[in-house]
Amino acid sequence: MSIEKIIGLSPIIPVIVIKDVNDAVPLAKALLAGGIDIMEVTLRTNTALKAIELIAKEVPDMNVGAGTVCNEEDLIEAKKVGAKFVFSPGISKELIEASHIHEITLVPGVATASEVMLAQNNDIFFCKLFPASIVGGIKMLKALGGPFPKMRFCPTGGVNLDNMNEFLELENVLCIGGSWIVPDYMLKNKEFDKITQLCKEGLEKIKE
Ligand SMILES: O=C(O)C(=O)C[C@H](O)[C@H](O)COP(=O)(O)O
Repeated sequence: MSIEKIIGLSPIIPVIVIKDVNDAVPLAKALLAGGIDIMEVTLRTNTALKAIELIAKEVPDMNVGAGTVCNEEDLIEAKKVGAKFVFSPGISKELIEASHIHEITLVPGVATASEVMLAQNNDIFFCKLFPASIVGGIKMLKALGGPFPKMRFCPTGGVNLDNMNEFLELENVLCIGGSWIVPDYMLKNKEFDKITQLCKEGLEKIKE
């Protein structure tokens, strides 16, 4: 999936940790019902790859990608099971090259000016800012806008329902990422309706 397509999807990108693989399909459907058609399933659990595979097969309207992709091997595995794109908390030459070789869109994470330079010198103009709130949040994004006017960001890490609009108002922010939209306890209790509700509330709040 191209970067243009990813950018054109939801302004909120849910960052998901799936522990029980049985939650994968109902969760993808709950997000879709709430108006969110993209999800980043982090490779933090040993069920993540299976979860991506199930979602890719059974919920075709969901654009599922892998998160926490830290090296070439992660990227290959993610692509093999049907991830349409990969997100990484960081950036490296290895990952950039792997994304070219294996033909899958990479959204790397950056936290410094040098990392933004590595991205744009490799023709990547859309990055995660991670961990957004810790590396300077709004002020950091405004500061990066000076030397890097073409770079666009998806701030993630400490971005939530209460502060997301401050981020989304910035010219260089296209969307935000966050785990808050799928709270751990809701997933544990299989409260999929509540997750749908949270998605609707989030999207509604952006419109305000
Ligand atoms: O695992 C990855 O690939 C990451 O990039 C980290 C996640 O994006 C953040 O941990 C989400 O941050 P919170 O919304 O504050 O929970």
